[in-house]
Amino acid sequence: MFDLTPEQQLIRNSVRELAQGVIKSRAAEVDRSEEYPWENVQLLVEAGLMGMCIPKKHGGAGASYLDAVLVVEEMAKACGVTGRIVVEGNMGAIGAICAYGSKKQIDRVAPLVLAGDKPAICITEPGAGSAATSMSTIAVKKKDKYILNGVKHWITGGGVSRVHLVFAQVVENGERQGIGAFIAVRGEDEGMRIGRREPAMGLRGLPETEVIFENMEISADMALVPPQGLRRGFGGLMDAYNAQRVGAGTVALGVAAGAYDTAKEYMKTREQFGRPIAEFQGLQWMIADMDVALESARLMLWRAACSGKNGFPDPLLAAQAKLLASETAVKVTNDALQLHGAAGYSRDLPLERMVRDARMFTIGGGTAQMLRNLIAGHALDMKTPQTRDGYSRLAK
Ligand SMILES: CC(C)(COP(=O)(O)OP(=O)(O)OC[C@H]1O[C@@H](n2cnc3c(N)ncnc32)[C@H](O)[C@@H]1OP(=O)(O)O)[C@@H](O)C(=O)NCCC(=O)NCCSC(=O)CCS(=O)O
Ligand SMILES: Cc1cc2nc3c(=O)[nH]c(=O)nc-3n(C[C@H](O)[C@H](O)[C@H](O)COP(=O)(O)OP(=O)(O)OC[C@H]3O[C@@H](n4cnc5c(N)ncnc54)[C@H](O)[C@@H]3O)c2cc1C
Repeated sequence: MFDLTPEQQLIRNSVRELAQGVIKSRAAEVDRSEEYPWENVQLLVEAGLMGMCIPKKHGGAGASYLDAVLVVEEMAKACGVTGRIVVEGNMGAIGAICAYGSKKQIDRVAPLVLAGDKPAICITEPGAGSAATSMSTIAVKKKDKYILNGVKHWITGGGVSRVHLVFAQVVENGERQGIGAFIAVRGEDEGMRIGRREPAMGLRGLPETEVIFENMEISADMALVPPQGLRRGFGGLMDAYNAQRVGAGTVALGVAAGAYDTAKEYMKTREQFGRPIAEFQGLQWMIADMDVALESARLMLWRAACSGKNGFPDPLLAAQAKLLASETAVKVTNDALQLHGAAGYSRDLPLERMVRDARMFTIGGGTAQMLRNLIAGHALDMKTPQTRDGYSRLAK
């Protein structure tokens, strides 16, 4: 079903070499120090992997999401943090800006990303996580500016990212228009403050922080409105976000595939009862199940990456793929640790890090439950409103 082109095989092989070399050698230290891996970012820039999906006319390589997914998996096998940087350097915010943005917007953002900036996407708020459309961050239009106020949290890259795509309720002439997004650059736009850093379980080289907007003035020409207009602004922005769902699922896959590879090697060398533990059938069957689960997740992610219209993955296929990949990653990393016995539980080996790194993907980017809600809606061919009065409103 998926024959990679010779170019794609080349991308995969060259990225594998980089990832299995210096990137892998730094992964434990990135986790231990909890510092953003700027040296890795420099290598990504030199290899043309930041902004590879930016169209050629804007300085990128015009690569497809499948190309990016191949890169993300290889990076995440070695270092989940670096895998996530490739995702945000190509999908999510930058994808939305390249698709819906004006020349002025793209010209402002693309050079930053190509030079190594990982944009931050600012959707979640303390009171609006899964219920993202209930966000209270507000952008009030005043002449040729919007004034933004609100608090976002769990923003990946808070304090290291320069480009921010901030989702907000738009108010014009005193009336709510819908949800739009605003391009803000840390260091250029005043009124943005980085708040508390979360003491996160995994992927510790990436800061997850609050980002606070206090009367931040954004020029009206930095408002990003999908072609459907503000009334359908959120849906249009989510269309673009589906690419990042595929990317996040691929990081989960990569982390799990890295744990799986590590476990296979270990089983051949670790001996108990006078023979390599790889000879025990119970463990062989674990390996077989891990193998099938990873391959299934990979196929669904590749299919989702190639799907869709308007250049973005299909929402259903993206949700299905991320759900499968994230839950597979939780199980496979745990099983890989189990196959190492106590050695897997030690911080000397990468297994415990991989278990921690895989854990976020059933939460970030839409929880497994919210993805199931979306999938169920498609399966049943009906709306699945989540508010208490949702179905009675539909009935009216
Ligand atoms: C969508 C939800 C926020 C639920 O909200 P609502 O019940 O209020 O909204 P809906 O009526 O379901 O949807 C509103 C509107 O948006 C369209 N929509 C929804 N999901 C998608 C999608 N995936 N792709 C395209 N369009 C979508 C929907 O059709 C409606 O359109 P119309 O207005 O009717 O035309 C909730 O289900 C949800 O998704 N919550 C999760 C929020 C989320 O994913 N947050 C991610 C934050 S960023 C992050 O976590 C980064 C981590 S990472 O690893 O990268
Ligand atoms: C590591 C990490 C990185 C992140 N990066 C970003 C980022 O860069 N930008 C950003 O905007 N956000 C980011 N997030 C936030 C992420 O998108 C949210 O955590 C996620 O959308 C869930 O919101 P919540 O944490 O508030 O959980 P809640 O919405 O409070 O959910 C709590 C529990 O209730 C369940 N639940 C809620 N509603 C329903 C329902 N209707 N049906 C069934 N179950 C339901 C959830 O599935 C979950 O199990 C990140 C999160 C993590 C962990």
